[in-house]
Amino acid sequence: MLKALVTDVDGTITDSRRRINTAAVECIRTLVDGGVEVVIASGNTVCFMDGLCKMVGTNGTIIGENGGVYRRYFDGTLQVAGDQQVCRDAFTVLQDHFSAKGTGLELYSPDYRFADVAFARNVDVDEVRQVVRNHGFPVRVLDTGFAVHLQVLGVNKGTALHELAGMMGLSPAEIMAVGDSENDIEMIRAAGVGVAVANSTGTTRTAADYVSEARYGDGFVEAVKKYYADFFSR
Ligand SMILES: O=C(O)COP(=O)(O)O
Ligand SMILES: [Mg+2]
Repeated sequence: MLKALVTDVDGTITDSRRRINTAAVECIRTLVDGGVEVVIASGNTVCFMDGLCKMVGTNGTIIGENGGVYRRYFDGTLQVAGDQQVCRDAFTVLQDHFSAKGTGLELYSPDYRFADVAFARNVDVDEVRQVVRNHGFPVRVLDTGFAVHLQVLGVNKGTALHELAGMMGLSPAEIMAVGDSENDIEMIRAAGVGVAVANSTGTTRTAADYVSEARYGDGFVEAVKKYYADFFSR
């Protein structure tokens, strides 16, 4: 029996251009109105996610910054995992590396992040990984398809899901997780039912129990409908 749903945002309840899928919003509201807690889990910032939760209609339980922050309810205490300074140090080295080649790196919402560093995908991510590795930073480079993120090793949406499940009084086995990208792999593995939408990258698909036939938000709706009875068989 499933008691909660954790969903990624970009690429999972949106289209490829980040426009929200309205059927996915309706689907989330149906779950919420039926008493299922829906957790929004993203690489995005807390303030972005607060607005999203308000307008979609969830209770504000979130995983943000790829697991770097998490919180139960809107008024819960924000938990910050990881070490943003290490990510910032790695970013400084990357900035020097790419500016020597004439390419600037564009930070995404640096003033609103507590745990990770995010920047635009205008550079080769494999090269980013190599530079980080060569300097020995304990940092993971994540390509979400929408941004590149630097996150300290051992912190991810899966670790945050374990923590939140404890706060919710649930076992991860009672949770369904849906995602599309490499930043979702750990939470898809941690959940009782892990779903990858059809547009997911290869490693994310491999981690999933179910891969939807439809892409993006339509795939999210398809997957929730497939497991609908498991949510409401209480
Ligand atoms: O912030 C990103 O880069 C992508 O966010 P997501 O985790 O909601 O897909
Ligand atoms: Mg995504």
